[in-house]
Parts: sequence; C-alpha cells; structure tokens
Amino acid sequence: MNPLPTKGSASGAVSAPGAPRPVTPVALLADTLARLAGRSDLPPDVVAELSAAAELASGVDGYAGRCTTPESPALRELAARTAEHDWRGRGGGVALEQEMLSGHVEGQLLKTLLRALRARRVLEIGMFTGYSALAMAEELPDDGVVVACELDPDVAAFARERFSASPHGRKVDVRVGPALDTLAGLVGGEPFDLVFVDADKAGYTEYLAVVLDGGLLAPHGLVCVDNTLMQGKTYLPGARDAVGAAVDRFNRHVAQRPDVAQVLVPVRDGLTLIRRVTPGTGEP
Ligand SMILES: C[S@@+](CC[C@H](N)C(=O)[O-])C[C@H]1O[C@@H](n2cnc3c(N)ncnc32)[C@H](O)[C@@H]1O
Repeated sequence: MNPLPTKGSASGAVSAPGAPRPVTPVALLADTLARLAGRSDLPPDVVAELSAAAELASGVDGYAGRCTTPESPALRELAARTAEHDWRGRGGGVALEQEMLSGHVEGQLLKTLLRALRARRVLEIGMFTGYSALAMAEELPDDGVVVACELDPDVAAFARERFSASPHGRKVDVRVGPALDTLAGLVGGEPFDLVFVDADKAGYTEYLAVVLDGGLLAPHGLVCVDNTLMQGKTYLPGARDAVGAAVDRFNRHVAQRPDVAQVLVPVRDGLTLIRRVTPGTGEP
C-alpha cells in the first residue's frame, strides 16, 4: 500500500482548506505558464505569448465543466464540504486532502459509462468522501449497488453522512478496511459491471489482477482506473517519484496483458478504461 496522497502533492504534505492546488497535468501547466507570465524580467512579446498560453491551458477545466451536465445538489454539497474540511493533523493512517476528490466532469463521465453499460453493480476501490460513489449511485437503478472500499474509518463516516442526505445514498455499501481484504470476500459472488480503481497507486496492479483473474468483472464490464497520468510523473523522467513510477509500471503492465484492451483518456489526471478481449484476436 502506498500511503501518499493520490490526487495530491508530490511531497505527500497535507493541504490546508481553501482553493485546491493544481493536481492535473493541464492545471500544473496553466500554473507554471501563469507564473512565468508574471515575471517582470521577460520581454513584453514573450510575456504576451505566455499569458495567452496560460489562458489556453487554464480555460480547459472550466470550459469542460460548463459544457458538462451539472452535478446534483447533493454532489455539489459533498464537494463543498470536502473542500472546507480541515484534513490536516490527522494522526496516522492515510494522508487525505481535498484534491483527492474526482469531481464534476469525471463524475459525469462515470455516470455516462454506467448508462451505456446498463450497469447495476459497481465496485469502487478508494472512496474518500464519496463523490464518485454517490455520482455512480445516482445513475444506478433502484436495485443497483456501489460496493465502495475505503481504508480510513473517519473519511468513511464523513461519506456516510453525505450519503444519508441523498435518496441515492442507500445504494452505496461502504466496506471499511484494506481493499484487498474486501475484494477477497467478494470473489465468488455476483460480478460487477464497472470497477472504479482509485485507491493507493502501488496497489493498482494487484487490484486489477484480483478483479480480472478473480472473476469480479462481468464479461461485458469495464474497469476504470484513475490518475493514470499522475501529474506527468509517469512520463517525465525528471519529475518521477515513487507514485509516478508505480503508476507507470501499472500502465505498462496493462499494455502488455493480452486479455485486455485499454484507452487512457486524458481527462483530469488520466482515466484508463480497460475491457476484456480474447487473447490473440483482440475480439470481444
Ligand atoms: C483518491 S481517493 C478516492 C477518491 C474518490 N474515488 C473520489 O472520486 O472522490 C483515494 C482513497 O483511497 C483510500 N485508500 C488508500 N489505500 C487504500 C486501501 N488499501 N484500501 C482501501 N482504501 C484505500 C484512501 O483512504 C482515500 O480515501
């Protein structure tokens, strides 16, 4: 298990409440360009180009959000409470921070995938305050379920409180403890239509192995794996750290598995969609 924040900083430091830090390649790019554009020692034409480039990059997320179906009031409230909560100073356990929350556009993408799959059963590995779990629950039929794995009991309690404020919250079945233990107990049961992997990055390869080889994925199912760009630390040798190296190893492992086809969608910090194929032919 890797205890470092997953959608957060390279340092692993926990953040103060307030505006979220940039934690995606595009947001980091926008931040750097804006900083350079503010330098007084650069020629005006360079500053003008840097400003234009900063606006180009910083506009992506906002524009995508404005062009995406709005989130429900319950999800908006959950995101707001996550942002205003002070995640510092928690003793032991996993370092948590508001930037871990996937958010509006990714939540809507997951919902769209669930609808396309006509999904009823979802498995989430890494729940945090429950944004993606509740977003997915909203899309499921009345008899649908999101089995959501979370290691940290405090953040699980936070999420449960938000679930109780939504009529869809009852579809989320929270399992507190190491995800691998929870998965072991699910093997042999009814498989899942969609599995969202979003916990400790060092565990990704093992999670995928249990999901695929343990029969947890329905034949038509989809595995969605978050943070597969990992702020560029996967592909920038100079920025590589332990988490970036773990995600890059995972990405290479997926690319080499003959029984899956995958696409890395560069939304937010990268979301890889993985489906089963027949080895050799690549057919369904
Ligand atoms: C990136 S956050 C999940 C964000 C959430 N899916 C969302 O979109 O809002 C990762 C979560 O995984 C949890 N986690 C880390 N290691 C875990 C493990 N071994 N088993 C279960 N949960 C784990 C962390 O406590 C954290 O809450």
